[in-house]
Amino acid sequence: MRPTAIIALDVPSRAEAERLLDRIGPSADYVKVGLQLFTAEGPDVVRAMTARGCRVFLDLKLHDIPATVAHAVTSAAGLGADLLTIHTSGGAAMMRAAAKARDAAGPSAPRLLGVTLLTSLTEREAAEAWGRDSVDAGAEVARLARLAEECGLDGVVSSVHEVTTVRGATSDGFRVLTPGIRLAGDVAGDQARVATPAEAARLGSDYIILGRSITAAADPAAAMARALAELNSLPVTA
Ligand SMILES: O=c1ccn([C@@H]2O[C@H](COP(=O)(O)O)[C@@H](O)[C@H]2O)c(=O)[nH]1
Repeated sequence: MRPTAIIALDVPSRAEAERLLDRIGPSADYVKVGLQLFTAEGPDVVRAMTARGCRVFLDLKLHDIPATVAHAVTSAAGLGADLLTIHTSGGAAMMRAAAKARDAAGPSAPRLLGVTLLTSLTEREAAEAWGRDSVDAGAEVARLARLAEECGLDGVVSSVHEVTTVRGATSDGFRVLTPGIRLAGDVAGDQARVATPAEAARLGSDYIILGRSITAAADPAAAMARALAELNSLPVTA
């Protein structure tokens, strides 16, 4: 299966999000609403995107005590988002409480994805933050993915470089969403672990997040077409 492409609406207002989507055109039918836009516009922006016909990935990266995260999942379930993120570093009890709240919300609740190691972190920065001598991103992400699955999450967020180890550590159907996507030649910026859309497709991401490579391009529609062409250039497998 080819990855599903999601456009990151990392913009300050709903008006700018709508303008960006108008510029990209109908291929931008799955969008990410994250901290910047959600904080500026509130839950109405999610409703506006679904009313526009877009599927929504609500990237709130919830991280709090289990009861608070569970209540937030319940609230988010009423918004019509397809995907919602929580941090795996919140621990097993928090992830289990989130999964229980998702189940209680019924079949229209969003799938829950656990953020493992942010794609902006190098292994050295992770080791420093976690007080370790060293961190092996592949082993760490695989460990967190296994824990997330045991706790009832539907998938994880990782860089493309860890997709293979996540697949080896989890069951079929467990999803992997990969940010840190760059078209060849684009600057990585604050991202440490990046890959192209073609690499994401080859290594088996389920979803890719397309951010500044598209949204900051001089011609976002052309950049989106380039990304989709890379995804579609892969041979179809059974
Ligand atoms: O580990 C993570 C988790 C989430 N993100 C989000 O993805 C996009 C990436 O944007 P770019 O402009 O392509 O860098 C952004 O919305 C992040 O919040 C991530 O990058 N890494």
